[in-house]
Amino acid sequence: MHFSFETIPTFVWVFIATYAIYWIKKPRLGKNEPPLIPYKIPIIGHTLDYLFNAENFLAECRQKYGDPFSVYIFGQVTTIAGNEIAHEVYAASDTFSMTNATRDSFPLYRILKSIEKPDTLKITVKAIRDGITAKLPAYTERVQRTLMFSINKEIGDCSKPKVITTVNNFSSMVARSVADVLVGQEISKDEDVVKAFADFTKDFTAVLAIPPILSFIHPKVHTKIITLPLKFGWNPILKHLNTLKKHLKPVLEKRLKDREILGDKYEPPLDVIEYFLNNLEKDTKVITDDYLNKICDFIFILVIASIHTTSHHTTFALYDFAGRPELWDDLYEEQVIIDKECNGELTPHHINKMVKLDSFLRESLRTFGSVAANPHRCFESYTFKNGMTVPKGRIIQTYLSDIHYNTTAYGPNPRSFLPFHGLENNFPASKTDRDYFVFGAGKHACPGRFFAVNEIKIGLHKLILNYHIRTPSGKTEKKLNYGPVALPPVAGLIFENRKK
Ligand code: HEM
Repeated sequence: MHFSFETIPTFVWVFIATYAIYWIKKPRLGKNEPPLIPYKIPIIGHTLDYLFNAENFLAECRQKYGDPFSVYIFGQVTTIAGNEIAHEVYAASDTFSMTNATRDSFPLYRILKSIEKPDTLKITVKAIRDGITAKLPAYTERVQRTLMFSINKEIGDCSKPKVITTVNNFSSMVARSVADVLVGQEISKDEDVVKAFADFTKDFTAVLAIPPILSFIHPKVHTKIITLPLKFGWNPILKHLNTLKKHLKPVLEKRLKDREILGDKYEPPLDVIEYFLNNLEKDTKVITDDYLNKICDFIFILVIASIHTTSHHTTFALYDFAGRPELWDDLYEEQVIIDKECNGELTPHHINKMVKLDSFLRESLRTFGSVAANPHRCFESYTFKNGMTVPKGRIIQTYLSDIHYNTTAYGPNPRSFLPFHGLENNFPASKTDRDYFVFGAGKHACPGRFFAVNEIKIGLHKLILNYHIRTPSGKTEKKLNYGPVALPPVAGLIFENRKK
């Protein structure tokens, strides 16, 4: 390497800058805080352990320091709350917020402006409760039909074994039935709309592909940098927003017109856009650009909350099924009995009868493999029942492995797959409890979980009835990891028609 005296000032400046960051970011703990795990490398702290060895690293910390404890990652002290403490975080919903904690790492507000408004979350949750969950029975037939359409289109005839790649996690399959419920039957058949829904989350996360290195300085610096391309016109999401707007506008206009002409004879279609027409600026007579933008924002908030999550867990569940031949007969027999009873037309009553499938799904959700997730930010200093205090601004990560693999709830081998644990203990897949945090807990527990579980069960029922499904290795496939977060395997699944 060439060295000259001119390079000395550069070294000096780099040294001063590094020391300044070190000094500014040096953790300063208050009284009674959870113990901070000692670390060797300044600034970097535990980041590398957290990214590349989260499972073992957090398990060691938990064993030595109890629950909760704090680690130093990406320039911030982060508290890890496990089996004993996490439920307190979720119960104190006025003090801890997940929406706020994900704002910097997932800056959706830069694209969907409505997110910034204070009542957006309330409106969204109400739309799910009143517009989807309360009407779930009425959607059953449509969800079933759209899923069958997708299965025939995307998997189709497998008279010879066919490898189906799962890199997209069956997202268009899920997107088609979600689109039917959200934007109605007129436009959900359009493949451009299905594609916009299926790809929205993936394309948005492409904006976030840069690792949060700059969070070492401050999380907001990272957010500014990752959203910089949007400022210069690179917005991979815009095309999806435009697709939806183009298709949605004439449908909304026609509905307003029909209402006016038909009055009491107007038969409201069953979907979430009709819910919004009735509840967002109810007396609107014209679909202005502002109004259209607002409805599209809400629809994409629902898309981002529902499709990626549901399709990921459908994929996890299929791998769990395919890699465990010992479960095949039991689960298949249940589906055959139900199918005969309903003559291929599932009703909510028949979905309730899928008790083994529900229990299997719950187990798949419990063991999906993320070590830590669902960060919450503390709005004001908070003291847990054990006397430990976390300061305002602190991020608390939910230590899912500690909760989902606790021996008190799940016995001496909590990591083994217990397909009928839910059935034996009367814990349906959509029921939250203190040993099962896949849908969160408390006031903000996922309002879409009933819809998601229904959709996954209908999809699994149809797939198990129609195909033998196995993994290429004949065993369970290894899941992928992105830091402490688990992603479905990518080995592919082998489908073969069942003989009828
Ligand atoms: C398997 C699929 C799904 C999983 C694993 C999942 C998981 C979660 C989790 C962990 C939370 C945070 C809960 C908390 O803070 O306590 C959440 C919140 C939320 N989910 Fe889901 N979700 C799924 C499907 C859906 C669907 C289908 C929808 C919409 C139809 C949806 C809409 C929401 C909304 C709006 C929130 C925010 C609730 C609030 O903060 O009050 N989710 N979800």
